[in-house]
Amino acid sequence: MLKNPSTKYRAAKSIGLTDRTWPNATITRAPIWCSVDMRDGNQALIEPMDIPRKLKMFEQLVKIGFKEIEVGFPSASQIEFDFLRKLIDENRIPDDVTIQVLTQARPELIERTFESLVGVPRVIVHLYNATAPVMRRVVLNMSEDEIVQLAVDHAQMFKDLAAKQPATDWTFEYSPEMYSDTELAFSARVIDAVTAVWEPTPAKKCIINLPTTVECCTSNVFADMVEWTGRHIARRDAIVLSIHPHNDRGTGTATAELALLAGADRLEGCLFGNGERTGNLDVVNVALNMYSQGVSPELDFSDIDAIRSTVEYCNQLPVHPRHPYVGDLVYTSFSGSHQDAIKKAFGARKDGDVWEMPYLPIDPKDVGRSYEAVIRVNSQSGKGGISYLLESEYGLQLPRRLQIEFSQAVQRAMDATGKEFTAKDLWGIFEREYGLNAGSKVEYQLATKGEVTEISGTVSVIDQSWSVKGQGAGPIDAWVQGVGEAMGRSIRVLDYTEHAIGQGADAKAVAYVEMRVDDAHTVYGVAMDANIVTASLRAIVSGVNRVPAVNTSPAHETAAS
Ligand SMILES: CC(=O)SCCNC(=O)CCNC(=O)[C@H](O)C(C)(C)COP(=O)(O)OP(=O)(O)OC[C@H]1O[C@@H](n2cnc3c(N)ncnc32)[C@H](O)[C@@H]1OP(=O)(O)O
Ligand SMILES: CC(C)C(=O)C(=O)O
Ligand SMILES: [Mg+2]
Repeated sequence: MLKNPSTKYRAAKSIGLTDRTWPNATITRAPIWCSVDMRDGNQALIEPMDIPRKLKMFEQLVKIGFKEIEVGFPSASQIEFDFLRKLIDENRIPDDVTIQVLTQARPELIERTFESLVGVPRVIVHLYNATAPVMRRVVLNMSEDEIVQLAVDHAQMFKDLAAKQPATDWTFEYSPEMYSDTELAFSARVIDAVTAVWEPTPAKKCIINLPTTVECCTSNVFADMVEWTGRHIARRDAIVLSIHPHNDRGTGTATAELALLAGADRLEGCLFGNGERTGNLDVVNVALNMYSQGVSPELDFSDIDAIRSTVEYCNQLPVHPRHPYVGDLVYTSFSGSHQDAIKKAFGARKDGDVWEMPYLPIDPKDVGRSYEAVIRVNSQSGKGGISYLLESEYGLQLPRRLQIEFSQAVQRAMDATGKEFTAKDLWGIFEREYGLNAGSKVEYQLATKGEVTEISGTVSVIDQSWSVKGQGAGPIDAWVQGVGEAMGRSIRVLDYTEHAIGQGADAKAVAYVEMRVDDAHTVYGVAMDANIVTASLRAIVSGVNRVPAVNTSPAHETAAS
């Protein structure tokens, strides 16, 4: 019988907000961002950062543009304390950046925290205690009244200790830990009790931070909670309403975005979502989502790979190749229909156009990526991707029917190896398929008599050569007639395209000739030469040689049929 362990869980209750406004709101500006990489991210690492790593992370966060950075939990360890002292004593905090530190609501921890902050010009000191029923009952063994008192007493302690260091510009932050699991009315009661002590004003606000310490409901329910709290807490105009999402349900980003719609002013999170368990909110994800909607996040991710490498170094954890906006594979399409659409959209795009690119939500160049990896070719790919790579890397603009023909050759090679093909691999197949290096030579002289062009010369392919004499409406027509006669083949040109590759002295012409050979095979011939006429004549030889002849020995195996 099917087991149903879900009976051991309880559904999160909807809070029954019927006049919610957030579904009609939009995000129109950046929130206040606070990085908690060096505290919440750090406390979740297998090996917490040492001082050099913390410093590197701090400098990276400043460079990105974070103005509020939670740098640690100074009472947790000597490293944490010493790092604070280093930042302060060595004047490492830029004038437009405010550092933040966290402490539990315990007297000895708060004292140590304030000790670590002596001489700091400005700081956010962040107080937390758990408020959720399970924590009250199982961990703290306290009643609701006792929890309120715990928060009030330590909020008062903050005020008293701050008053002893008047040269510092203090901002207080309070988090009802596990807000997401706490009865709304109770968390509002604790928040009001704390702000009654701190007496924030619109000119000197405090921060109230609402964490989904563990995500336990859908993001819409959390948005209702935030809207409800924003409406019901006292002194709302003196409060910066902050959100601190985790990602247990994989919905940290949605939670943050809906919370912004519901009235939140500030977001706490980590780069690429490092943090406890499944992580904190990924601030890069939310910021670049905003960016893709035409709203500046006011954070700089223009060199996202450098940021990733710093984060990987500091956290000693890898970033997944599929991670939004930063993973190695997130701007890459392997599948044929995606590649086809991307190639066409790049072709249609003009400078200054709004970004409207299928399968690419933002321009990879905006985060410092090139277009090189946008299309990669494997057995799921089609002609669009193959020709995109040959064009972007080798300048070949294959006509559509040649794209179709060549993709079949690639598919055969792919079926044999099952591996990804790079642009270089594709170029190798192209060279072989069209005999670009087969050593075919043409020599010719042209003469014009009225409307008629006469050609005479030789064709040699490996160890065979033919004398050619022909006439026609132009050099190609004359050559087709002469080569056909010399080789004993019937040749009819169906289509002809050429273009230049490269510039100046290195420029070459590439000619693509579609032809019907022996009235049985439709194939392309391709050739390159510094001289455009020679390229065309060699392209005809390339095509003929791709078709096995009955009476002449073919120069090489044909792939066309
Ligand atoms: C959701 C979050 O991310 S909150 C931030 C969590 N971050 C961290 O914990 C990282 C840094 N922490 C540390 O370095 C350590 O845990 C310290 C220094 C804070 C405390 O260490 P310890 O004193 O050894 O306590 P420890 O963390 O093991 O246990 C928690 C104790 O504090 C108690 N406690 C928890 N919150 C409170 C509170 N607000 N007031 C009083 N006691 C509390 C617990 O009940 C438990 O008490 P018990 O030992 O009597 O059972
Ligand atoms: C301390 C608080 C804000 C926290 O990290 C959490 O609840 O997740
Ligand atoms: Mg947290």
